[in-house]
Amino acid sequence: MKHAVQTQHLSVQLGGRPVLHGLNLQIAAGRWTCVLGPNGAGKSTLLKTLAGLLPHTGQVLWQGQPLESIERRSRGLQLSWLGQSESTTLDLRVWDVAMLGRLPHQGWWGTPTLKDAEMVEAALKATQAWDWRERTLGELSGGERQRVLLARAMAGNAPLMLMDEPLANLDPPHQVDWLEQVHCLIAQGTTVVSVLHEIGMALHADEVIVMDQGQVIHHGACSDPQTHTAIEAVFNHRIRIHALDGQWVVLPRTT
Ligand SMILES: Nc1ncnc2c1ncn2[C@@H]1O[C@H](COP(=O)(O)OP(=O)(O)OP(=O)(O)O)[C@@H](O)[C@H]1O
Repeated sequence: MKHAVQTQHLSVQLGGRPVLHGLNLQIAAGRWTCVLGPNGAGKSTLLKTLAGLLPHTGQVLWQGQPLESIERRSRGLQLSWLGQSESTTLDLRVWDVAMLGRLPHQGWWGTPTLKDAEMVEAALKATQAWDWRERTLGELSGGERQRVLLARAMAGNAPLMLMDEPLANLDPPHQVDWLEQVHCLIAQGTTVVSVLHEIGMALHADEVIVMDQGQVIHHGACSDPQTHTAIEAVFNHRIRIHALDGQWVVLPRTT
């Protein structure tokens, strides 16, 4: 199996505290992997480190190549990024925000090409944000903004897409749209890695990485009973995973 991303003995410290502890991961190419775990488990830190955004020890490899040996522009072409609670300038027009996703495709002084405009239009239409293209981000609700940021990531059309809590603020129909968009990306050969708190949605992925306290507790298929056991355990058995209509649903376990 080809690996889009690998880590070897990956450790990260933040504010002088160890946050990730020697992770060895292999993330399959062309598949959707979800990272799950409780608050503070290190999920966002892992995703940022995979994106090359945090100093670390050990190695991150993209398609077998050490990240530090890949030059910045090439990284931009290979990676689409959707971060958590991004502080994008609220004065920017929706169209211009989505066009930022095309920056790595343009030279330093290059103006957007017809192809850039086509990709931005397709992405804004896919996330149903097209009608707001002349409005500023500040004039949108939290969920609407999230759809614009998703469009920006999709416009980049990179083979690796990392998304941190992409469903934040999205209403149920738009969460389902997102699920369908991820399936389309996978069908096109994109590798998707997402951090999700919506466990039922995460169990639609191909693989799940379960984290706790900066460690990988389990990495396995979504349908594997051991994966479900690991998820229930890291959430202190306060939830149960059940099969329903060919999907997995998560129910609270009240005392
Ligand atoms: N800038 C920072 N300085 C020091 N510690 C930090 C910093 N950012 C995060 N941490 C700590 O690192 C740990 C992992 O944080 P991280 O954001 O990766 O967790 P997470 O699993 O994504 O959590 P959540 O589900 O709450 O988003 C937490 O204990 C957090 O307090």
